[in-house]
Amino acid sequence: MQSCDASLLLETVNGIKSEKDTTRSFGMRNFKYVATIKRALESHCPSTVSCADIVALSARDGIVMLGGPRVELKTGRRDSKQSYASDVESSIPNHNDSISAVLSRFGSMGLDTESTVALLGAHSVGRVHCVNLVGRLYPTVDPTLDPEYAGYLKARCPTPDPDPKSVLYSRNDRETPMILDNMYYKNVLEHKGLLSVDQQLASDPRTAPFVERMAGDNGYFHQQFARAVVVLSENNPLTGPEGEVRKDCRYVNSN
Ligand code: HEM
Ligand SMILES: [Ca+2]
Repeated sequence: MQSCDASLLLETVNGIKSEKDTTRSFGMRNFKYVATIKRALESHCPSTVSCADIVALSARDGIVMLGGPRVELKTGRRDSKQSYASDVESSIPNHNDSISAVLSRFGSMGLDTESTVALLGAHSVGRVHCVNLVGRLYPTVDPTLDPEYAGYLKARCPTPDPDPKSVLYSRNDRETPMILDNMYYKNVLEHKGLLSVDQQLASDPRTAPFVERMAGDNGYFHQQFARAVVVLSENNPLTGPEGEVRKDCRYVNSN
């Protein structure tokens, strides 16, 4: 599968739907910052830094800004000349996927179980929109969810069928929502995991031992997270003469 090639950033053109415009890419936002970075790069050093490297290095810097580890990443990724909308559904894990499906998808990218557990720790920051949550709240509350926490989530998401475009959401981690720390693992052990995949991580015998160790040791979590991000960032990129360096991350070059 193609990856790390900035195909996600392309717009729908001539009626050919892009990845970004699929329903599964819902929640992806703030592409305007990529455009700002690209404009600055093109004005100083044209056609040199790919959009794929911008995404990878932005992730690296975002991790540091959120209090996570410093990860050294390679550069030299090139940009795809097309978007692969149909791959999104088949390749990107869904909120209600089984943990087995998730482990096998990450496994196919060279990410072992420990790395996969560490990457999901990214759910220690950010938000989940109600549309991805209500399945665990209505018509009945998922019994694996802490009842008091379920009450809080129902207050955040009061209807079983929220408008998918509405801004109703819950924080992934109520205590340290803007810090990339091991709070996620403490939450899932207390049955306060938001997505069903989060909760399964704490109970599955393959993943639970790592969850417990990460919950108890933020340094170990950061070390495993850093190791996993390197693998993820090098998954099947375009290199050398492949692809191109886009001038505008939203469109393939015209020549
Ligand atoms: C098992 C695999 C995963 C599933 C099923 C999954 C699913 C989701 C879902 C459904 C949301 C909420 C989107 C919304 O409602 O707006 C979300 C948010 C998020 N995910 Fe994941 N995710 C997975 C793995 C990852 C990984 C590997 C990372 C990064 C290393 C990650 C980072 C994030 C972040 C940072 C947010 C918050 C985004 C925001 O605030 O808008 N997730 N995830
Ligand atoms: Ca946190």
